[in-house]
Amino acid sequence: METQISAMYSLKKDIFVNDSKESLTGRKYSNNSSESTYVIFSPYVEEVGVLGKFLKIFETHKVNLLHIESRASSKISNRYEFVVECSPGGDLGSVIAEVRESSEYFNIISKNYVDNQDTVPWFPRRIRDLDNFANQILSYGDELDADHPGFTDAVYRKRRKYFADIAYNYKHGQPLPRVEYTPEEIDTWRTIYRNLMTLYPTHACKEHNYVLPLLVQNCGYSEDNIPQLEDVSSFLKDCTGFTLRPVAGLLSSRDFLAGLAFRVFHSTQYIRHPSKPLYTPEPDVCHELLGHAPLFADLNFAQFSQEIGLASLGAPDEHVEKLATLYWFTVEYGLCREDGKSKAYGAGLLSSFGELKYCLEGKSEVRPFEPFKTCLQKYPITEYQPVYFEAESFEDAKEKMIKYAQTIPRAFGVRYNPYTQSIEVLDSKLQVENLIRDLNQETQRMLDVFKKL
Ligand SMILES: C[C@H](O)[C@H](O)[C@H]1CNc2nc(N)[nH]c(=O)c2N1
Ligand SMILES: N[C@@H](Cc1ccccc1)C(=O)O
Ligand SMILES: [Fe+2]
Repeated sequence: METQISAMYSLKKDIFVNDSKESLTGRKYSNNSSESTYVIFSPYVEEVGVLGKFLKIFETHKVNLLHIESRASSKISNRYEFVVECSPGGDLGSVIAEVRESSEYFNIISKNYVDNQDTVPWFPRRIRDLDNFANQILSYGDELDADHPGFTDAVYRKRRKYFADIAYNYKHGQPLPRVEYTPEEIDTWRTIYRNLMTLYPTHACKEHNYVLPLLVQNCGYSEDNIPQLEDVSSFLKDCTGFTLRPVAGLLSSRDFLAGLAFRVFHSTQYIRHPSKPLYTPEPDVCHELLGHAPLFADLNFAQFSQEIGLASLGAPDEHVEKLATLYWFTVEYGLCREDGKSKAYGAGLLSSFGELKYCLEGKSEVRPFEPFKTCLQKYPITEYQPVYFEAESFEDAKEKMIKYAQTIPRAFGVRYNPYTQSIEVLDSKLQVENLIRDLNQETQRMLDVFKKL
């Protein structure tokens, strides 16, 4: 047994746990902006034409500019700040030194942060920045590995390409393209749907069982219909603000987790190969819609997921890897305690008839969910899990996760602002003061409401 497990761990497909530098730069669909450096600064003196003077510095040192943006400073009142996106090349070091000297504050953000110790890794700030991920996928839709069940099936591969292209061209704000599934695809869905429905009452957690009938009523879930991502996305938006985005292939852990910070879930739209309906080694539409979707409608679970996402933004690589591991043992493969029994809430379990049965049969090891320990556990991607982690409740898992996240070293705090759908980087007193004032007002309003109830 032991040798078998270690063999599983060395599987080449540990693409999921792999956030290596190579995958960030060596990928096929990368574009130039992923190598950009962003310089953010607020000049000491704000006279007319000050931006021009600063831009001169870039020109002198032969640094090419891709994009310039001016905005209100959130750190100092009545001040502006500038964001300058620079392409690689030129003497950026000298630019940085000079700009820093005449700026009240100054930050460098780089996607190519690996050899840049004191820069913050780039992360999406606005929800539309997620459009950048489309050209940073680790494998495109029709590039199947040799051991994939659809590897030798030309028709299946062509179909995968069709789905990959939809996702590749998708932009934030567009409706999610509707797809007409073939009778064969619907057959695969039916097999999975029927089988899983027999297991859910006894094997799935109560939150999952609570939401599923709502999806039947509102989103066209049935054994004869593969629901459309657009319908599921609008339903989730009404419940918890979560939305779906189509994705063409696997994203790096860093990118995938960043989506969760915006309550955005990257979802595949193709269906698994018909030869192996009850377990597949990669996410597919059954996994997303039967496994993930129901739980994103749950408030505590949605918050828990977003918490992992927020913690990952700008975190060092080794910490992103640990967060990916925590995501794996909760959102994908988590068990929870319910009236003295174990139930499944992980989506990888709830979409695999084979593993859902297996995980509660007592043949595998179950340990309590303790983020500081769980984050170190190695895991196979393409086989049943040898060990599962059990939480006492979503609430409890969330509390533990927040405590864990606080230990990740990062010079700033982050917060998602749902009004502007953007991430606020909190590193000044003014920002926090404004937030506390908002909170104060909100507390007052809630107290007033409370008295009326
Ligand atoms: C965060 C963690 O690494 C997780 O396994 C991610 C990786 N990248 C992914 N990319 C896509 N498209 N879908 C997924 O479910 C995941 N899972
Ligand atoms: N094994 C899952 C799919 C999956 C693969 C890998 C990661 C997560 C989910 C299923 O059969 O439905
Ligand atoms: Fe998943």
